[in-house]
Amino acid sequence: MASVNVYLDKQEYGKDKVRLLKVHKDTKVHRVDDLTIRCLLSGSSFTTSYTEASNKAVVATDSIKNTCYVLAKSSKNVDTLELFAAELANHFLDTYRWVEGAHVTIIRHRWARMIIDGKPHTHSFWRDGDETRQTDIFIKRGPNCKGRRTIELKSAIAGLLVLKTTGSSFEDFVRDEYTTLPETKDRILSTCVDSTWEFNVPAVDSVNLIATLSQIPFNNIYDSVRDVTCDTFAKDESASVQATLYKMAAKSIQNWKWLERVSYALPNRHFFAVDLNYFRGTKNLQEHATVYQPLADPSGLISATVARSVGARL
Ligand SMILES: O=c1[nH]c(=O)c2[nH]c(=O)[nH]c2[nH]1
Repeated sequence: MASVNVYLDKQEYGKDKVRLLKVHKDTKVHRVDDLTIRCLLSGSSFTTSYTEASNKAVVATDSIKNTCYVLAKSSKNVDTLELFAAELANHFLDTYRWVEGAHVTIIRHRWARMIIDGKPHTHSFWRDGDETRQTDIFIKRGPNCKGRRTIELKSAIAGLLVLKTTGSSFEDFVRDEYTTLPETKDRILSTCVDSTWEFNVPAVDSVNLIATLSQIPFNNIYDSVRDVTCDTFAKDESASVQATLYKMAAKSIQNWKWLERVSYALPNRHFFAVDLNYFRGTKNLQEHATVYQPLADPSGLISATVARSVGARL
């Protein structure tokens, strides 16, 4: 059989699912950051670890995990996911001169402060939902100047489950021989929001990286995108998931000059009014609907990315 030439096309490696809880004890009112971290390294020096079984360049994934804990201890930025992710990624580039790219993803799990005897408790928390905040940063060494860094940065909300009981219609769609869905002026709208916002970050020298990124109000932007998502969802007289999605994404780009693109993936979790006519002619359809059956599968899935127009930078 003729031998076929192959080559290593892409590679990155590191540690996934590094779990850590940082407790901020700087005041009596403790705060917590419960994180899941992924740190992946790449660069041509790692090629031989795949092709020639040489581990000479390999920083053990165990050491990568240990680094997450060490930096979580020393960092002042763990409560701003984007900055902590940047510190981690840049650490690998600064420490190992052969690492060309560092890709860090952090998921933050929710812990809300307990209200006890009517007051926020100083050190007790509860999980108020599965929604997470996430960030994903890829820092690359500049091609000519090794201290230069190019940064791709995006953040996200995942798993924000929402439902409204009116203020949503779906009419005027294609009707043909495949159509069974009736038009409706009033339906339940429910979705599990995944939203991602991409930052416009200029290339920067390693020594200025954290100072430069610190100018971006990451926590305010996260709060704001979440607020815009909920506010638009609640107030919009929705003609469709598509139309409501576009309003949400456009608003956040208009609100924040650092945002380049905002994406949403919105599954349409269907609730259908149960036809109760079988029981003594009970009316429960259209304007009479109060009892609904949630449909687990299938769901619609509406996704789109809205971008800032060229020349539209504030
Ligand atoms: O908001 C909606 N968009 C659709 O494209 C669609 N399709 C469908 O069956 N229901 C809905 N709802």
